[in-house]
Formats: sequence, C-alpha cells, structure tokens
Amino acid sequence: MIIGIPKEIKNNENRVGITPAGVDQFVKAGHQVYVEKDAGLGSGFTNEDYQAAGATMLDRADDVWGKAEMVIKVKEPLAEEYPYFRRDLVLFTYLHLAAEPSLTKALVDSGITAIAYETVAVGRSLPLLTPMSEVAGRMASQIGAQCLEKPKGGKGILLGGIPGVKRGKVTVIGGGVVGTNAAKIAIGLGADVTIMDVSADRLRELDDIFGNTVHTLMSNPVNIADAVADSDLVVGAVLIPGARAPKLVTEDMIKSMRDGSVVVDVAIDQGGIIETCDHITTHDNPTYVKHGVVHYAVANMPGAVPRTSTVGLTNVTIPYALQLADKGVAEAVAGNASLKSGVNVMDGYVTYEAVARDLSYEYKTVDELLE
Ligand SMILES: NC(=O)C1=CN([C@@H]2O[C@H](COP(=O)(O)OP(=O)(O)OC[C@H]3O[C@@H](n4cnc5c(N)ncnc54)[C@H](O)[C@@H]3O)[C@@H](O)[C@H]2O)C=CC1
Ligand SMILES: CC(=O)C(=O)O
Repeated sequence: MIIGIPKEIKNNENRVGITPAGVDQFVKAGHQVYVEKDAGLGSGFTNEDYQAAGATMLDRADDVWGKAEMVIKVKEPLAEEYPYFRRDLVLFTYLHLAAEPSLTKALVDSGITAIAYETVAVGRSLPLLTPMSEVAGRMASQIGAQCLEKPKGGKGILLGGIPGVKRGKVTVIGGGVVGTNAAKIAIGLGADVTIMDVSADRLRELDDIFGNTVHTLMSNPVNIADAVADSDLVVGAVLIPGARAPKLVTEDMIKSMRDGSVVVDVAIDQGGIIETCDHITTHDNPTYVKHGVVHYAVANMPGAVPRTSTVGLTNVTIPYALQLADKGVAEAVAGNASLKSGVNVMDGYVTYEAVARDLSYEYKTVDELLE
C-alpha cells in the first residue's frame, strides 16, 4: 500500500503521524511511504532520518495526499485539507467528530473511509487514546499550577503550599486515564486532590491506587457544585467514547469560584465539560478569563511536547496501521473488532453510533457496508 504522512498544520501541532522507526516497519513489510518535507522536524526527526528509513520525501502536502492510499496523521484535518478527501482514500488519525460537524460533513460527502484513533476499543480501553491522555493529564496539573501564578492571571497560590500555609485544592472530574495522570502530578506537587467519577468501581480502584493521598467522590451535580466552589484548580477529564462531552460544570458553578481560580478542560476535544469553555484555545493564546476564572481549553495539548508524544502515539498506532496496509481496509476491519470500532465514516455514512446520534446523521454499521 502507498502510505502518506503530511505535515500537521494545526496551531503549534509539532507531532507527526509516524516516526522513522515506523517508516522502517512499513518499508520492510513491502509498503511505500511518502512523507512531506520537514513533517518530522517539530518532533526532532530530520528529512534524512526518514530517507534513511526508506521514505520518499515530497515538497507539497497535495502530492502526499494525492499519491497516498492511506494517510496517517495526528490531528483532525482542518478545512484547507478537506479538498484532499476522496472515496478511495483511508484516513487514520484523531477525529473527535461529535465536536466537528463541518469535518464530519466533508468526510461523509467525499465517501472516504475515516478511522478515528480515539474510538479504536479493546474491551473498555481505548489503546490509541491512552498515551496522549497520559500526556495531557500530566500536563493539565503542570499547566494548572502555572496558571495559578499571578503573572499568568491566577490568584497567586502555590499548589503545594509551604509549612504553615495551606495547600491548594484540585478537583479532577473524570477518573480515567487523563484524570489519573492529572491526579498523580497534582499529588506530586503537594496539592489537596479530589477525584470524581460516575463509576463506583472506578472510584474503588482509584482509592486502591492513591490511598489517603486523594479524596474520591461520586460525580453528581450536587457534589460537583460543592467541589468546584471550593477548588483552586478544576480539571475536566470525562469521556463518553465518541460522544459530545456532557456539560457537568455550569456557568453558575464557575461564578461560585474565587477570582483567579483556574479550569483546564482537557475534554474540550469532545466539546468540553465546562459550560464556559465555549471555544477551543491554542498553544499561542491558551487562556482567557471569564467570571474571574482563568480558562485553558487547548485541544492538542500533547502537541507542545512532541518528542514524547510522537513516539508514544506511534508506538500504539503502528500495529493497527500495518494491519490496514497489509490486508486493505475491508479485510483488516472485518477481521479486527477493535479496528472496526474505529471506523467513524465509510462510503458516505457515519458508522459510529454516538457521532450519528449527536450530529443527526443516518447510522449504518460497518458490517452493513461491507456486505
Ligand atoms: N485536550 C487534549 O489535548 C486531549 C484531550 N483528551 C481528552 O480527554 C478526555 C478524557 O480522556 P480519557 O481520560 O482517556 O478517557 P477515559 O475513558 O480513560 O476516562 C473517562 C472517565 O470519565 C468517567 N465519566 C463518564 N461520565 C462521567 C461523569 N458524568 N462524571 C464523572 N466522570 C465521568 C468515566 O467513568 C471514565 O472513568 C477525552 O475527551 C479525550 O479525548 C485526551 C488527550 C489529549
Ligand atoms: C487526543 C488528541 O486529540 C490529541 O492528542 O491531540
């Protein structure tokens, strides 16, 4: 198969869809890889590194998309990339379609097969989301701590306090991968940490993992309102796979926070759980203040630590991408339920139920389309 790796064009997105080591695996398996010139530089991989691994470098993005049978990316395509979509192309990348109606329409209209990393499922885990959630969760507490500093607009507290001065309070809503990693770093900084989840079993696991270093709390509107009002930093870390994120922190709850408090809505890529996180921000201009509270809503947080993130991401995507390349999309997807759950758009239909429901599209299963 011919694989194309374009350079990412989202603001400060320094990751790349494949490492030179990944190219090497494709080439050794008999595939051909085109990489856009300088695509890897942000992650510390030179054009020469890719050539040494067997890739052909191309100067222009339209050539990479045009020659490829499968494009492997990191972030969802932006509007300037929509014209490259076509029926006989497979796109393998993060998509977050429930929060991206115009992208969904462009994918459906083109007939392309679009496989979303974030809905490839093995049981209840999402292996192609996990490493980036680990990165973003860890970053969320680091960034939250910085935003609490006075020059960044925060109230001027140190999360860990000092002897004789109170520690800061952190509430993490959602105790999955992002939430666990955010808690880990917040505990390391010395904060007073509360983790909330709707799953009692998950709260039990978190209690086993963290012991008395965290408070665990059932997620419901009353507990969320109490915890948010009392927090210096709130981290949004909820996911309902494929679906638009539920708005769990209302505008009134944000108004109840003290001035200079901080919210980091990591779930913004699925629309966000904080009502006042009403738009995505960028690494160039990551925060804004509303009702006295600093809001951070960057949808590609791992893009700021690209070396760690690119390697972590391609570690998990390559085995699936190789199956797609070796077998072709129809056979690979038919024989692998995890890959099948990643297919969000095929043959002009939305094939992921939560996306079809949230964006009011007719839903067809992949099996119906492969018949
Ligand atoms: N902004 C960014 O750069 C990045 C964003 N993300 C996003 O972070 C979000 C979280 O991802 P993961 O932690 O990997 O998901 P996960 O599936 O590991 O965890 C989600 C947790 O939310 C819990 N949950 C569901 N409904 C809830 C509710 N009403 N109240 C409290 N908890 C609830 C679930 O029980 C689960 O434990 C996703 O939207 C993901 O796409 C991930 C990586 C980077
Ligand atoms: C998960 C995701 O969208 C990201 O890592 O940017």
